[in-house]
Amino acid sequence: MHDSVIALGSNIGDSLTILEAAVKTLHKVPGITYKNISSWYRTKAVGPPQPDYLNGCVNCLVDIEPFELLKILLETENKFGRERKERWGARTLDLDLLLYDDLILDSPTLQVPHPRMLERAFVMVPLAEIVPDWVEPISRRAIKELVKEVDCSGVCLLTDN
Ligand SMILES: Nc1ncnc2c1ncn2[C@@H]1O[C@H](COP(=O)(O)OP(=O)(O)OP(=O)(O)O)[C@@H](O)[C@H]1O
Ligand SMILES: Nc1nc2c(c(=O)[nH]1)N=C(CO)CN2
Repeated sequence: MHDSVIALGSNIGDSLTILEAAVKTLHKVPGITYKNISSWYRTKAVGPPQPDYLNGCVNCLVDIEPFELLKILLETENKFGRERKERWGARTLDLDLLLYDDLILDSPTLQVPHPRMLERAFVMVPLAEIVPDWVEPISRRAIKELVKEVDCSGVCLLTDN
């Protein structure tokens, strides 16, 4: 079994319903067992002008290798009507593999830890909520320390979770 964290985001459609359905869909995949799910956060969009996002993440035990897990995440995005248009553009569902044990992987189709996670408050805030003591393997620093270095002003807890 491998310990992993998957990030979820949505800013098109009924994002809360989409994210909760995506969490249920992943939960049903054989080989994925949930340990903890973060709260949902309303977050200012990073990238081109677009609506605010809802973001969160899940920590799970997986009996699935990283490339197979990526395939499952991409298939799940497609199932929820994800269309690939501009980079960092609006989307119904975005699923990213953030962390997978202490794996460091840099391949053309998969980088772990997710290469932009440390600079993204919309990732680091929910991540710090559920795995504060996880040591990010490149910096070798705990998530609860790394989150202090990002500007979290655009990230707001969704109160009606
Ligand atoms: N850790 C990862 N998790 C998810 N996708 C990844 C990861 N590393 C590399 N990728 C690759 O990124 C590709 C493009 O992903 P996507 O279209 O969601 O990018 P984006 O969300 O616009 O930008 P960003 O990657 O900065 O979040 C995927 O097809 C996948 O092959
Ligand atoms: N707040 C926020 N901004 C984003 C997000 C996201 O999930 N949340 N995802 C993006 C593409 O990966 C680009 N910008």
